[in-house]
Amino acid sequence: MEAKPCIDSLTVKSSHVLPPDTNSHGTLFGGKLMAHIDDVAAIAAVRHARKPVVTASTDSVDFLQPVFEGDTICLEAFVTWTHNTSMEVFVKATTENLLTGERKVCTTAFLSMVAVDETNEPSPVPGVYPESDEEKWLHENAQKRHEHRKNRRKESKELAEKFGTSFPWKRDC
Ligand SMILES: CCCCCCCCCCCCCCCC(=O)SCCNC(=O)CCNC(=O)[C@H](O)C(C)(C)COP(=O)(O)OP(=O)(O)OC[C@H]1O[C@@H](n2cnc3c(N)ncnc32)[C@H](O)[C@@H]1OP(=O)(O)O
Repeated sequence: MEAKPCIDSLTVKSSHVLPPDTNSHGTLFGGKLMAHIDDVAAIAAVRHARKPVVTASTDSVDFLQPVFEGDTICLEAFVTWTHNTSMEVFVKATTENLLTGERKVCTTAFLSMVAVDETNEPSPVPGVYPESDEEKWLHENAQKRHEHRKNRRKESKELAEKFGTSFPWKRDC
């Protein structure tokens, strides 16, 4: 499979922030922002792989700025790095007051998306190469983040094993 440039997967999504998506503070629900992040990352990953994808993990999401009702939210995503079947996708979310033009970065996130075949088994993806300085910086640091995720996944599996599947009301105190 021929490697593709990061720019080929670039995906941009802008939305108004409307009342159904805001909380009693008049700001966007964190979960709604996370859904936007997942959506735009999935589109970028499918654009790169040209295969269906699943979200394997999201690195930390810090809500740096509130996103106010009436403002807009703009998300940019592209594939920064790939391994065999997995892709790292970088997402930046910016909020903008359309009347004043004031813009603030409200969060950045890295998601790991895995391409799957018709039986939902992981399936190989093309490599990716960076061109801009920003892409190069993200690409060069990706291996370290990949190692960190591998350790985190191992710990998550250990926790899942430790806590098991028993119903909470049947747990021994
Ligand atoms: C009408 C039809 C139209 C169709 C049109 C097509 C368009 C279709 C677009 C879909 C767009 C929607 C996108 C929705 C996105 C969701 O919402 S998906 C729902 C949420 N996610 C899930 O349910 C995923 C559940 N987990 C799984 O299915 C499996 O654990 C996984 C992620 C596929 C991994 O499978 P596995 O058998 O454990 O495989 P394993 O060999 O250990 O790992 C495979 C790769 O995953 C990586 N990986 C596994 N876990 C992790 C982790 N926690 N962190 C990072 N990497 C990980 C591994 O490092 C490995 O990478 P490579 O070294 O191959 O590069």
